[in-house]
Amino acid sequence: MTATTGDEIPALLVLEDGRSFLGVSFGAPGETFGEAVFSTGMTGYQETLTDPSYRRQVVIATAPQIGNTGWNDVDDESRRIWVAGYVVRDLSRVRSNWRSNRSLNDVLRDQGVVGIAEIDTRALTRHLRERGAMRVGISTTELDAARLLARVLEQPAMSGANLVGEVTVDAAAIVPAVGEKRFTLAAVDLGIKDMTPTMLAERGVEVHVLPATASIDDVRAVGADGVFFSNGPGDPATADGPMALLQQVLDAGLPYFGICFGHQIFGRALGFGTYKLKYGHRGINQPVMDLATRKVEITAQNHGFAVDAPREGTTATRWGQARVSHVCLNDDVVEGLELLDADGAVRAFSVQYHPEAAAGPHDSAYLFDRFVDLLARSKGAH
Ligand SMILES: NC(=O)CC[C@H](N)C(=O)O
Repeated sequence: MTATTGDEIPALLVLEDGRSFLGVSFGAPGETFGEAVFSTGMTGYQETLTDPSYRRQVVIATAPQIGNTGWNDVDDESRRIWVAGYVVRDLSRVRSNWRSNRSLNDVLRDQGVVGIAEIDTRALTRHLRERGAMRVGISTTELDAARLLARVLEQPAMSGANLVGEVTVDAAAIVPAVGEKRFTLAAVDLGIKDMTPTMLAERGVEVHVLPATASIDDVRAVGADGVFFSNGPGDPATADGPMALLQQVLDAGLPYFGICFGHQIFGRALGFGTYKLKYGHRGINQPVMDLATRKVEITAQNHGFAVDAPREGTTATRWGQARVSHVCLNDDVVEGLELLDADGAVRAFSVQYHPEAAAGPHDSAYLFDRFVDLLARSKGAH
């Protein structure tokens, strides 16, 4: 039994390989399509659903009960919910949290987001783990699996999807520094999560969030001491505009920090390729090793693509030597990159995971301190 309000409406989920699951509608009734991906986070569904990186993805929660803490006014990571659909096993009948003022069900319904509950999410996740992420459809209006499957097969794949334009801001916005302003940063919004400017502002950085179409002149116009590229949806191989901008940023000698999509674009700018993972990394307990210190950090992650770069040694680029700085201990996927100057100091870096960790562990918050140190070094040198 699930906590739908009112009468239960049947809903059907069909994967592109024909496997189907019958469940119960929650949130908005209707029909939706996207890439089926699973997230293993036990907490943080509000932050997950409002993360723009999930554009065109149907998220499956492996945690068996979802909705317990309701919805609140402070944890959204952006202006709306972005997931194309939400799949849960047991939608909590009761919400209980001192900050909660709405239910998950109500917010999904109000924002027109299709959810399906009463799904055997363990079987579904194991299927995706074996076969890989794939397209999916969920419907309350088409309960014939063969007919819904035909519609699923008409949908575009995530490989080759260029989605940044669908999530970026239209106009620049400023997040003021908390306390004394030490630095000015141009943060290119490829699907930015609010916690990132917050973490930077807390360190004395005034963050100018710029649209994804920003030029090097826009970066210069804000008087940026450094540049940041955010996380974001879609295939990094399509992000040619941001990559060209990043190459100009590196030509200008500005410090750079990239997270997730911003890491993949950094990889491309340095001359590495990107590729699609079988089913990606999504959750808040992914182990990563910092290769320089051999320290392990438990990280929040959400990525379906990765950078293909050698795990050992350095690679020559036109700006200096580049190297892999972090790897995932589950599967050896590249999780961080560094670009060194002639003295061997890091002049630009990126991570594939989420040091802003909303939700998630705070092991990686030191990366924001590292970036602020880099801004200080660079500013001192000029
Ligand atoms: N969170 C992100 O920035 C995700 C980056 C990219 N869309 C991926 O799936 O790999």
